[in-house]
Amino acid sequence: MSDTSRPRTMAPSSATAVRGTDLGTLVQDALPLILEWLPRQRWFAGKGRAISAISPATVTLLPGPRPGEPLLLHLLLRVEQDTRDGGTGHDLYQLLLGARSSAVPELPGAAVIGRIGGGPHDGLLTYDAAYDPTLTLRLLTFMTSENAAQDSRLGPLRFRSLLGPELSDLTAPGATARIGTAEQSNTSVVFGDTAILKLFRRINPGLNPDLELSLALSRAGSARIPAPLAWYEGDLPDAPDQPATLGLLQRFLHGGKDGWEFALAHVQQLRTDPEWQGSREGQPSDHISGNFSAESFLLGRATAEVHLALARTLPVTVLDRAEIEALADAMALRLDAAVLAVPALAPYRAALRRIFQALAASARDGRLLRAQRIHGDLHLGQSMRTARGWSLLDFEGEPAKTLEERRRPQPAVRDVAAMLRSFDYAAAHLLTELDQDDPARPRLAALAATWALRNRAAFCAGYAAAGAEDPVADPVLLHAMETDKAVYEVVYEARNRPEWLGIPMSAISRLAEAAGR
Ligand SMILES: Nc1ncnc2c1ncn2[C@@H]1O[C@H](COP(=O)(O)OP(=O)(O)O)[C@@H](O)[C@H]1O
Ligand SMILES: O=P(O)(O)O[C@H]1O[C@H](CO)[C@@H](O[C@H]2O[C@H](CO)[C@@H](O)[C@H](O)[C@H]2O)[C@H](O)[C@H]1O
Repeated sequence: MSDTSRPRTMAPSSATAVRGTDLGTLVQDALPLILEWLPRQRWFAGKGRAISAISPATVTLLPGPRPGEPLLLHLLLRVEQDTRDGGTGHDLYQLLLGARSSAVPELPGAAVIGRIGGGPHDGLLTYDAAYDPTLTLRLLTFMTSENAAQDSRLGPLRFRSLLGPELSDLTAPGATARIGTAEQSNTSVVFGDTAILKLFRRINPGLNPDLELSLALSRAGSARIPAPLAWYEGDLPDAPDQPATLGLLQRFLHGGKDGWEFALAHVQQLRTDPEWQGSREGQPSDHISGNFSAESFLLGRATAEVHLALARTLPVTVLDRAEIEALADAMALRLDAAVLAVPALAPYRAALRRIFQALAASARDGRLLRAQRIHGDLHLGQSMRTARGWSLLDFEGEPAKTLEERRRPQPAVRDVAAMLRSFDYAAAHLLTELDQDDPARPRLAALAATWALRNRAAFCAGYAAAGAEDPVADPVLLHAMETDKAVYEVVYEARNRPEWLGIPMSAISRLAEAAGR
């Protein structure tokens, strides 16, 4: 690689809390290692695009209680990359940088950033501190200290807790911390079995909807979300009046079943269904195994309760004709962008456009649409079943959208449509385990499709039973929302899990067929 094409690693700017010091040198020495490590992280959003420069936007030391303890540096990294449309842009990422000379017990390979070679820090091991309980407990101490109940600051960081001294139990001697195992857009750390801290990775200026909506729902007394306990935010050099949410601590739902895993376990039962065993031919009967409908009904009800609570506490607006047309236009534009990113969508474009045009046309008939704050990226993996019923998690919205877009009021049926897609995913996932030419495939595909239809219907019935607007009463809107989501999923899978691309593509084919491909 020539010098001009090599990514630039730049020194901390004057805006950082640690400048020109020994720690500044440490960050500078770690940057080339971070540059190698960063693109391999699941949460790095710029995969497949070259990094042209990386520099720390802020650096903050979180000091330990005793000398000689491992270093914990909070970094906001500015990563410059080419954009997909040929321009250049930058993103900010949060990294908790651990540094110590000794090995970290049980540190997985993926967490190791590298050993510094040469200079005053020669041999120092740098790593993602989210994996080191000593260091995550140290961060938690800042978040839950009594000072944080009033607001406490450390350089550009500001800590805030909602509860008082009771939170200090989380960091008492013997406290434990472990990193969450789920594949995520962010990184979570679980403390004991009491609290879970989400460390946001890609950082946008301003209040993150996950914090905003958790606080609003908690104020509204909703029991359908894990209660928020504390959070921290950071001043950004480029947007000093819009502090960014960096971490959110919530009550841990102990013993909760992840909605996706729970649904998949039921779908798996279709494999041993007597119908599937071939005892009878024809369409699947009403008595297929893997009956999850009662749970889907309850999940629909819980979703409606969350929507009703959000509408009680945050603004509700009414979309007029021009705004509904703009909604449909935005869907068509997202489709066009998706076709460029995934050309396999091209044959379906005309039919899918008709679905969005039908929404725009319905606006001309004088209809109005209620819009409110919603979850924005609802799927089974964002729901959790405990003994107390279903809870919804992660109100961050679609990571690819700007914060402004994610915070805009929208028809609540967008969340319903997204969850309907998730039932389809759970059913289709079963088929990913079979070879294309497996003779069992057609029969299992029919059972899986029936399973998806039943659970989608049960979810909508539960939603309407809670007193929210019946989602199936407006099929034009529901159809457009589901199509928009499936288009998003095609791009998401092509970028993140190409082996799953067939799942949303088969939905696209079905939706296009229904719209008269
Ligand atoms: N309050 C909680 N209690 C128990 N588990 C949780 C809680 N919040 C999140 N999780 C687990 O962590 C996973 C990822 O959380 P999520 O908020 O969706 O993060 P991300 O934004 O990274 O996708 C969830 O699917 C769930 O398994
Ligand atoms: O959970 P995230 O906020 O990271 O959301 C992203 O990742 C999801 C996958 O983990 C993705 O969801 C898609 O796959 C799910 C199965 O893994 C499925 O249940 C969803 O219906 C489907 O959309 C989500 O779209 C993406 O934003």
